[in-house]
Amino acid sequence: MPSQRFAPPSEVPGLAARRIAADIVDGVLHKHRTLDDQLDGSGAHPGLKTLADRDRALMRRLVATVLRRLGTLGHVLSRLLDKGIPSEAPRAQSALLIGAAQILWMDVPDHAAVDLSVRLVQSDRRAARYAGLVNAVLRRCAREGQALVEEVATQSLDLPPWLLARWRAHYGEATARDMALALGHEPSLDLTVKSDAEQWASRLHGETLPTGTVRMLLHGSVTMLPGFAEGQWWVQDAAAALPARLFGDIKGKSIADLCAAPGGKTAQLAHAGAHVTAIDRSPARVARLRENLARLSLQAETVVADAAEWAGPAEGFDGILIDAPCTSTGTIRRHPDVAWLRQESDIAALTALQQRLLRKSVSLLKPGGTLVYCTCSLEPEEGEQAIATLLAAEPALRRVPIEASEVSGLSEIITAEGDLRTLPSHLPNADPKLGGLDGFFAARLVKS
Ligand SMILES: C[S@@+](CC[C@H](N)C(=O)[O-])C[C@H]1O[C@@H](n2cnc3c(N)ncnc32)[C@H](O)[C@@H]1O
Repeated sequence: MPSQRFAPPSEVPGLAARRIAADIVDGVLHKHRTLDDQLDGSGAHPGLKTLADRDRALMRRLVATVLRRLGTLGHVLSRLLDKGIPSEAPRAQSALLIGAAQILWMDVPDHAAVDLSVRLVQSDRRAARYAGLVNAVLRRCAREGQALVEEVATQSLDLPPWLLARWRAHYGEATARDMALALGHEPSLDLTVKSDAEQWASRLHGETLPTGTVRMLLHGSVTMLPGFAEGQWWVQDAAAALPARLFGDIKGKSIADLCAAPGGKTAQLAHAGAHVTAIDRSPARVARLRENLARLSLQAETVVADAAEWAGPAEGFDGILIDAPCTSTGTIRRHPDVAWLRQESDIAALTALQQRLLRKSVSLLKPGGTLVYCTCSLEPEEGEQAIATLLAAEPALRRVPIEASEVSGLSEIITAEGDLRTLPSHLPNADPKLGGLDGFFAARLVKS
């Protein structure tokens, strides 16, 4: 048996998880690839299949922690490196980021974090010569890093400046800071249960939120949790569960879900007894939606189409839900890559698509029918302003304000106009991992 000292790097426990995490961080920062793309489907990292469940969960946490704290990590490392992060050796950069993230925020012994990052650079041709530097910087990070983090704790460095500037302008300085702070924490796992939330909360060691969502901390794999295989619940952020409820009683009504996949809201509508037509333009995502509905034993008609061009049935629908494609800046807690991949210029293209979908929905709606429009964006152009533009152009539509009583009395999530606006800083909890909501906007309109 070769001794541990001479073992090839791939045999060191935990190294494969760090290498894959480093590849995925590089993929986001240098190749502009999303986490979803690198973690699932045909573009997924080939090494993922070789990882045990535990290592896969660790790898995901590593990547998420680096991306969630990227600005702060940049500050800490720049203070510890005389000449900045070596730019010609991306692996040295990702090894430093991953090592420092473990030392500062994860439950990994410092010596293991340093050792594994050194091994990462040693096994990379261009980065190997930085092994000594990585070792020295990470050891210093273990001694001095925490104080460097505290130095910038209130500066919201973990958001790109353009996004922070927009949030300050729209929500005000104090709220923007609270939102940025909330994004620094790993989010809870939120489940929408078919029934008996209290019983599921107790079985899953979670809690029931005022809105009925079951909230818990995830340790391990979602698919191994009780109730998954039996189709008793689905994963859905507590804020994402609110828009579909704004239709009220929909038993027996026809509802078109125009941007439906992977089907969280379709499942809610079908479970509430509506006849749902679920449309999405992505065949792969519609396949996922069908799988999800099959697991949940729920039915919906599915259509692969561009909803803005879709003719629909002549009789129209009682209700239309548009969960429109958007910048997704409200989901940065769960998808921290969004903060670094999105650009301000994306907003204009998305608002144009949102208007096309909104205008189309008017012709698909029966007179008296209800339109619920929502986005998981915190940008007013994709929420409040999209509805103002629509109402100015479509006299047949009027807003039906949402009452706090419809959202379990949470008046802080209702705007003066009667729309729903949730923020990452809403629903605070003494344990920040159990607090917060995705940022969502929703408005309810009726056609005369
Ligand atoms: C925010 S996601 C929907 C999430 C979904 N409603 C849920 O609750 O699980 C937006 C979806 O819109 C789809 N999409 C984007 N443009 C579309 C279009 N023109 N027509 C139909 N679907 C579209 C995307 O493929 C994506 O699945």
